[in-house]
Amino acid sequence: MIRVGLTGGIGAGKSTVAKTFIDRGGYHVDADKIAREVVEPGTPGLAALTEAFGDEILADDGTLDRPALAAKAFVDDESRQKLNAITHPLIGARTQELLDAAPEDAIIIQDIPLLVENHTAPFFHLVVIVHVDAEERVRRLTEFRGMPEADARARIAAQATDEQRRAVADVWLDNSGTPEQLAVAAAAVWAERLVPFEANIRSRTPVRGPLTLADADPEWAAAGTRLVNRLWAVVGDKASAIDHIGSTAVPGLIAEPTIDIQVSVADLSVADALTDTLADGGFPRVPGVEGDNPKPDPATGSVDVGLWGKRLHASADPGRAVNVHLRAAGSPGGRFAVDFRDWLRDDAAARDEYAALKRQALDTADGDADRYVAGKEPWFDQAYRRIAAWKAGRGDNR
Ligand SMILES: CC(C)(COP(=O)(O)OP(=O)(O)OC[C@H]1O[C@@H](n2cnc3c(N)ncnc32)[C@H](O)[C@@H]1O)[C@@H](O)C(=O)NCCC(=O)NCCS
Ligand SMILES: Nc1ncnc2c1ncn2[C@@H]1O[C@H](COP(=O)(O)OP(=O)(O)OP(=O)(O)O)[C@@H](O)[C@H]1O
Repeated sequence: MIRVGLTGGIGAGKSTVAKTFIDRGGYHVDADKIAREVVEPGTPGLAALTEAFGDEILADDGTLDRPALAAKAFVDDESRQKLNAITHPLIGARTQELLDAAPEDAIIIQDIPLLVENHTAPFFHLVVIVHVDAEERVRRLTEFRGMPEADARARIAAQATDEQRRAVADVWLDNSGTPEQLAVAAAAVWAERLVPFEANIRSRTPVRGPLTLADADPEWAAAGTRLVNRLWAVVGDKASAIDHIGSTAVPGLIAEPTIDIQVSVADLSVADALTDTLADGGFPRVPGVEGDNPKPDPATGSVDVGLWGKRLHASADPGRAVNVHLRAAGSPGGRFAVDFRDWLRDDAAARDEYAALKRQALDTADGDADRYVAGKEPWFDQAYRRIAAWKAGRGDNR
């Protein structure tokens, strides 16, 4: 089972994308439709709305006069918040009932206009955003749907900005072309991403990223933030910290195009107890990884293998490679991951050295991931000591 959040500003074209997914077997949970159900005649929802906005929002036959309510509700923040406070809890409860009824292997498409506004993006395995510039949306809404321009603009003003939507988008679908072009793009997302992602979650199959080096991509930081937020939603208070680590967290550094995230837990028994929770959340365990390469304590020279344990999970999403390292908070391996990132962010010469090492290790690894890692190891041992000195120089004695 996978939950996909589908959203976009009013008039962006969500309906076209939802239809493409549903025609292919998606399990549709449509927030706009639920929003209509919970205010049908005779419902507590409609009673609460008339209490709040007056009988003028009712049509002669006792149904909700939607344009009349829209005219009252979208005039100012206070009125809109009154509308939301009545409708959103009812929509939430009905949504949960529909989710509970979904089959084991469902690809659930939650079509939610206010997904970004309500800060729910981290609770989905994947967020798909449909986008068109606001002016074009106003044109389509007024021309094809007959919506008054002032109403279209008032709703747009009450919704998230494009930038806020971009920040949470795992998939960004541009609808500035024809509806047919949008449907083709959505069909590709369905076949190439949603279907295999769902199957991988059910079969507990982690996706391993390619062994290549890519130029630094400014998008990695945003992806890191999205993944950190999503992992907080998955593991909740079982983690004490969640950090974007590794080369993709260092601006300007070449990297394997796999985002590394560290989840700090009290100890590895907590990590083991999270195995299924993480798998259901889209991050199945990578079997056979029990620890990092242990390094000698810089002060004493002794090696304590027990301190270097970890569990590795990876994303089941075929569209984005992610490693999730679970380490004990405060363990040497856990601290090193964060210190190494911060040292590289701080020291341009170290960054260059590391980039050169990566290129060389990749050249000699001959496509073998273990050889690639082993090729970097001696430099890492040395870096571990250098970082201790770098931290001491900054007065950091952790
Ligand atoms: C005020 C109502 C009756 C107007 O009905 P109308 O038929 O004109 O619009 P409809 O419900 O089809 O919504 C169309 C679009 O308007 C925008 N919109 C609707 N409600 C809101 C809101 N509270 N805030 C911002 N935008 C909204 C969304 O983009 C939505 O897709 C209706 O929108 C409503 O009951 N809204 C409150 C419930 C809600 O928040 N629904 C949307 C997300 S769950
Ligand atoms: N690519 C396109 N070119 C021209 N018109 C389009 C295109 N995509 C959608 N439209 C039209 O624009 C209007 C808004 O599209 P649609 O209803 O799919 O948006 P939506 O995101 O589902 O809207 P809402 O937020 O109201 O649910 C509709 O009249 C639709 O027919």
